[in-house]
Amino acid sequence: RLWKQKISGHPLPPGPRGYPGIGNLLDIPTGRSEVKYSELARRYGDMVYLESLGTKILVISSLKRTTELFEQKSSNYSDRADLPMICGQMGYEAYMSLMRYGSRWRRQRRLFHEHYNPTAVGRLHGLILDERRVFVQGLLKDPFGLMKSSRSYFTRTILKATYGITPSGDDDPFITQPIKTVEGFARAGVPGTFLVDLIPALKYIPEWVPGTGWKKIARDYRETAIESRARPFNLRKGIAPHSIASYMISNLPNGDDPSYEEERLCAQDATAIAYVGARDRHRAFYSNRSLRLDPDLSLQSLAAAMSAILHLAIRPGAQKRAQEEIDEVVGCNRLPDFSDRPRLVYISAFLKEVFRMHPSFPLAVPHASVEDDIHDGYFIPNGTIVIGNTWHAPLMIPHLRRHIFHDPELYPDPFRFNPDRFIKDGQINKKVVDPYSIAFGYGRRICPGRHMSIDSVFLMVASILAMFDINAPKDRNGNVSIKEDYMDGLLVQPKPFNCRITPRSAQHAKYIEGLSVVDPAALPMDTAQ
Ligand code: HEM
Repeated sequence: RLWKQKISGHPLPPGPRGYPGIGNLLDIPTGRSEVKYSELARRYGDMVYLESLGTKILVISSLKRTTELFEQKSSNYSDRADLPMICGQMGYEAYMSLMRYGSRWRRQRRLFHEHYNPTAVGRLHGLILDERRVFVQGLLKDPFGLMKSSRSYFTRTILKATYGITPSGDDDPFITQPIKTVEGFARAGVPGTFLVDLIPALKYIPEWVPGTGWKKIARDYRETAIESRARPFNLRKGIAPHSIASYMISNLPNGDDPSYEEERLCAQDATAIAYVGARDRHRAFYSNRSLRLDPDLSLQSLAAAMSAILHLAIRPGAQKRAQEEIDEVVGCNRLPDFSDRPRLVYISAFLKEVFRMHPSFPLAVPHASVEDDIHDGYFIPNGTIVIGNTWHAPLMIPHLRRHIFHDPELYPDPFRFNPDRFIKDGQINKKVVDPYSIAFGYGRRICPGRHMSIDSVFLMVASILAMFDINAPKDRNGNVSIKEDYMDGLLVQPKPFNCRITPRSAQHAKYIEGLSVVDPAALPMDTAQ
């Protein structure tokens, strides 16, 4: 690589010098990566280069750089890193989020997009509305069960949309198998956790050789992942077409067509990533080895929704204003639906502000470069892992988290929680950079599930506001005793908090009780088998 760089006549981007033999090993963070990368950016600029034991990392820390590399040069910066353990050994390269940039990824992404683009998600609205009814009824029965009801809402929505399956409970293999697969992402996604990542030739050693316990681990995850991809998909064969999987199956070529097997696998894996993709497999990519997977908060949409509820709980003024808006737009005798959204301006702005203040993925998901590049006078070798530090801001104040979302040029007075920054003349101000265009990643790899996520989070939060009060616990002096407190980790999520969800009035409670849950897509698991 050195000679290539020399021939290019351009230096590598700036970065710490490193040590002989290990390079920048000690500069690559093992925790709070976004903050440490921000510190490096403060010293070296918005492109920082690190290299250790053959791993090349470029950290980019401004909207200008993410636009230049991930969007303007997207054909070069849309690959993923080569991870021998999780991909080669565990077979996770079948999941789009880990797939190398190429024709297979393109086909799977196209197929996924066909079913999760804004229009297609619009067709899923009926299903989301049905699940929302189940959700508000659950909350009415259990005022402290916000987390349980919300988790069930997001899980059931995605499972039913994708497979037409209603899980029978938390122990249902449709729930547990994907969780185990996500655990595999967290365990093996960090390059270097397993020696085979550093010495790929180890993959040729047979499993019976002592000291190759990692091969058994890999096999275990591989088998579970294969089962969790194939099982729900195969169940849809020949069954009523109320799901994306059954629709895809009905569009497959005939079994004797030479392309059948490839098309079938593409459809099977595109549906599998919808479910696994909705969970937090992203944290796997960072250099943080002390991660514990919380099956509740590993649902990304759930983490975002909890963040919104926390902000409403600790800001009674904002809650009141949002409820007044609902009453004015929706009235007091029905639940909001998607057609109300354009007029629920404050609630929409509130959700944008939550995503801005606390993006779920402070470092998005790293991309990788395909070819050598010269950018702004610097040489960037092929195979470089490129991390967009959504967190970074030009001025780093110790103990305060700063990132693109806290850039005062994009969002004046960035540390103030202020949904009104997105409102002008009673409408969403299109001139302010939309946090949804950053919080879901970059360029060609931008999260393809974002429309589903934004819609289901919106409906859930608007429905709570319409029917319930969110009561935060208070201390002896009557002050709210929960705080805007977030877990350290790479999926940014609020620390668990208590709040009591009570109907706004007896009339609201009666309305919820009277809701009928029409659910044509529901197919209980035992019926399906
Ligand atoms: C609040 C919720 C969510 C957030 C914040 C989020 C965020 C992200 C981010 C940051 C990426 C990486 C983009 C990049 O590489 O630049 C991503 C990728 C992805 N997301 Fe999401 N996501 C969410 C929900 C979902 C849901 C509900 C689904 C499925 C229906 C989903 C499916 C995917 C898939 C398949 C990818 C991989 C795309 C690729 O590599 O081409 N996500 N998401």
